[in-house]
Amino acid sequence: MTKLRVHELAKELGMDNKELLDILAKKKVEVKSHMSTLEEQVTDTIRSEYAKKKAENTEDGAPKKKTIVQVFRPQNSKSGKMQNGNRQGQRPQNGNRQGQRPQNENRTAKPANQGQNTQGVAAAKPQSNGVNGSRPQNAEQGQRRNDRPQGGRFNNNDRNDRNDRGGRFNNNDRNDRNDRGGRFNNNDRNDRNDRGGRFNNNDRNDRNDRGGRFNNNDRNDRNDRNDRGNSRPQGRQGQGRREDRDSIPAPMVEQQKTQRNKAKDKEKDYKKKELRDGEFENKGKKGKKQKQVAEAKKPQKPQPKPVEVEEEIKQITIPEVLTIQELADKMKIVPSVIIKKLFMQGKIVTVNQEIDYETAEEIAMEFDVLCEKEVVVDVIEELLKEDEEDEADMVKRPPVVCVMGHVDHGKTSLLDAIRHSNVIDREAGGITQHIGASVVEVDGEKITFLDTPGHEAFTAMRMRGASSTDIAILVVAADDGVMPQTVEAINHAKAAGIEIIVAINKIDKPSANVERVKQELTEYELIPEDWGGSTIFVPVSAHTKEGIKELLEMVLLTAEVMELKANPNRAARGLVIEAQLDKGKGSVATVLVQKGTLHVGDAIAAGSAHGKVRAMMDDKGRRVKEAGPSQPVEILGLNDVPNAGEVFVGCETEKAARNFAETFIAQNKAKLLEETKSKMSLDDLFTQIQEGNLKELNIVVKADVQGSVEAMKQSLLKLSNDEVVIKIIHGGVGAINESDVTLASASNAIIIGFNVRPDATAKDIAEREGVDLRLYRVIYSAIEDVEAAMKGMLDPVFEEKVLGHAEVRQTFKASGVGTIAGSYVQDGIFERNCSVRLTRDGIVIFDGPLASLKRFKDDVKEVKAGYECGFVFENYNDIKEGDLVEAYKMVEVERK
Ligand SMILES: Nc1nc2c(ncn2[C@@H]2O[C@H](COP(=O)(O)OP(=O)(O)OP(=O)(O)O)[C@@H](O)[C@H]2O)c(=O)[nH]1
Repeated sequence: MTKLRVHELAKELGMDNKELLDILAKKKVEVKSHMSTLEEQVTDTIRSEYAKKKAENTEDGAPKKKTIVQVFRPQNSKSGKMQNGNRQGQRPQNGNRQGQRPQNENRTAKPANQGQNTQGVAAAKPQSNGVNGSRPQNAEQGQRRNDRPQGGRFNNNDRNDRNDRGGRFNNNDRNDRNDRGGRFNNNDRNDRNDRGGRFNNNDRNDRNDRGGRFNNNDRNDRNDRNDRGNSRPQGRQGQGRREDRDSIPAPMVEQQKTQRNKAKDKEKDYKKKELRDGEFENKGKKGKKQKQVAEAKKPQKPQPKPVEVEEEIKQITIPEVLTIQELADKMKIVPSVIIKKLFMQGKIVTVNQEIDYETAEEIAMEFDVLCEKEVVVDVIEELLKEDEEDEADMVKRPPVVCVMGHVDHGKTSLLDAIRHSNVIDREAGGITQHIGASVVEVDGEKITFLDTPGHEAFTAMRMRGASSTDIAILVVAADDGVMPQTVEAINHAKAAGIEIIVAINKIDKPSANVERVKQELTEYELIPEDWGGSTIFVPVSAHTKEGIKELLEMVLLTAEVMELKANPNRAARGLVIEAQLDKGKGSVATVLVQKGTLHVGDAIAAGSAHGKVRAMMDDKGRRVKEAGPSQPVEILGLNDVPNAGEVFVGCETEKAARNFAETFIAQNKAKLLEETKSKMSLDDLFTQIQEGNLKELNIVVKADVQGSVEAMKQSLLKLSNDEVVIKIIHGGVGAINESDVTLASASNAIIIGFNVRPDATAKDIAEREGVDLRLYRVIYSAIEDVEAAMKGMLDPVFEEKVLGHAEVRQTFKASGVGTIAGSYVQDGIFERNCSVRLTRDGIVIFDGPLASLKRFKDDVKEVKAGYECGFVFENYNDIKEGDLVEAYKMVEVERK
């Protein structure tokens, strides 16, 4: 055993160095300072004496306080060196604060005797406490404890209570240490725990023991020590609780502190535990451990974060179209990772490349991220949303009817016959081009007719959301039967859920075959009633007016069955049927009121246009003050030309109308951007690449009325094929102006004007910029021209054109040139850059370019039939006399 120093012994005995120095002085033991070493004999004597004194002291309890307070602080500092911050902090407290500690470190420890740990701790603590500063406390109880045999205690650890321990401590002197030694030898883990306790509190005296212990413990002890940290308190608590509570005021300070820090401590302890478990597994070396623990504390907080974040990005919400950068941002990764991944898959993308949802989803899946499509709220749809109306407010309204059918089957004539008016004469080219509406009265009941133009293009016109018509009259010429546009009309009507009434027209014609038409229509599920079906068929003649009345009656009957109703007493709402810009009147819009009543002076909004109804005219051109459900009226007062098919809504104030229009404009802009974006999608790009050189024909359409713009757009878009895609980059009403031309110029587009002319500036710019500007009065011509233009754009079709034939008569070899075939041109002509086909016995042995064509020594442009010449074939020298040479070239031929 090593000799103890004064301060070590003082500590062990729980007294001041000075106190011990005094004692030593009294005993005439010469020591210079608290660092002086003491003979074992002296230490033993003092120990035994002090123990006795302590025992006596505990009776009056007075010295305790002082001792404890003094002892604790040095302990703290010491333990601080040996342990990690937290533990240090706690340990010392433990000594005093037993009561609280347990809470922090180990709740299970509260009961005095708790399983093994407690036992172990009990066994160990006492020592440590005995040796260390806790002693005083123990000493307090010591009397009781003292009675108990230590050995017994150790052997029967479980039951030993704190008193025992305390006793032990009190009695402990060196033997104690010996005991400990023995204990340690016998104890395994628990001992280590105990040791830990000791270490924390120990001063040098313990080092002997510790030495042994350390040797044994080595690295493993680290963990144990940590455990010790936990277990010790248990023991201590047990030990100290009563003692402290009873007698020591000082710990109260600590207690308060502890309470304040309770939460923190708890947290720290848990963290520490976690860390320790993880860390110590990997760490073996003593020196590093403390650092590691300390370091581990820092990263501990951020540690759980990344885990959470990962979970968060497991699902992302992305829009329909986004860039690689945006996707990467959403996925919280750097875009280069995505780019790399796609590159590995053979796809070359850039950060700003836009991809569609599906592609983005595929990419995200590769990174184990789930995608969800962003729900795009259609603000306009939301604005236009309406609640169900009360049935009680509804009154009967006239049916809205449209006339559909194949070209020239007599739609206009029929409508004309119905209206008793002659519309047909007013139309350029004899084709219905405008959408209008009219109201006819039959037996006191009204029917509203929408003029649906017969041309295919017009059938594609769509209304926003709501269907404009209730009943469709399908006109089929009795002499012509079902034609492509008849089928298209049927499909349109069916898709819109419109009732179909078939009007078999031209029955006055001798070639009329009503039954054939009926028969043909059965294929499209239009079965006449007399054949057991449910479709009304009315044979009519627009010319003779035969069947017109029946047709109208059938319309009314169908309408009655449909129970068409609307509430006239509410703000008006309906559809824009047609709109145009009039020089004198400004924006003129034909609207169909569907619900409510529209009055002059009402504020309305229709798409991008808004305003106050200045004046209203009915279908006969009469001024009206109001228009109820199913009534078409022409209105003046809008600030802009709305699109045909747009919903118009009556607003309470002009401001509300303006807001509506502004919202519409804003959304449309966004939509346009989105559309433009999506066209540049990755998906598209790949398709384009796959398809080869995909070409786009950009077109700007300007027309006199919105309906024609729409018609033109639809017709032109249909011309798109695999090789050329038609893109209507702009469509509008009015004269072709400067901005149309600049737009066309910038996007390499052609301008098609329908019933409009360019203004002077536009004309100049178009000429200067070389913009192709075409003006038409008939839609057909425009479409024909575009078709032709498209043919010009299409890749030319090449055909082989045989130029002539020659026979090889002789061959020559020329160095640096190869074999020259001296030939005779039998027919046609041989041109310098033509291709040749060399045949021998009917088998083609060479097919390729003619490298050189010579007459004697000179290169010539061509050699005609009847002349001799020399051929050199490119990279081919196996030429024999008698071989036949065919000259040909590929020429571009016009597409059919
Ligand atoms: N004999 C006879 N001819 C008719 C009848 N109805 C129309 N036609 C003729 O058929 C041709 C086409 O009539 P339209 O009314 O212009 O036909 P549409 O379907 O409106 O034609 P688009 O406007 O071009 O779609 C005209 O020459 C009419 O005179 C009819 O009942 N009997």
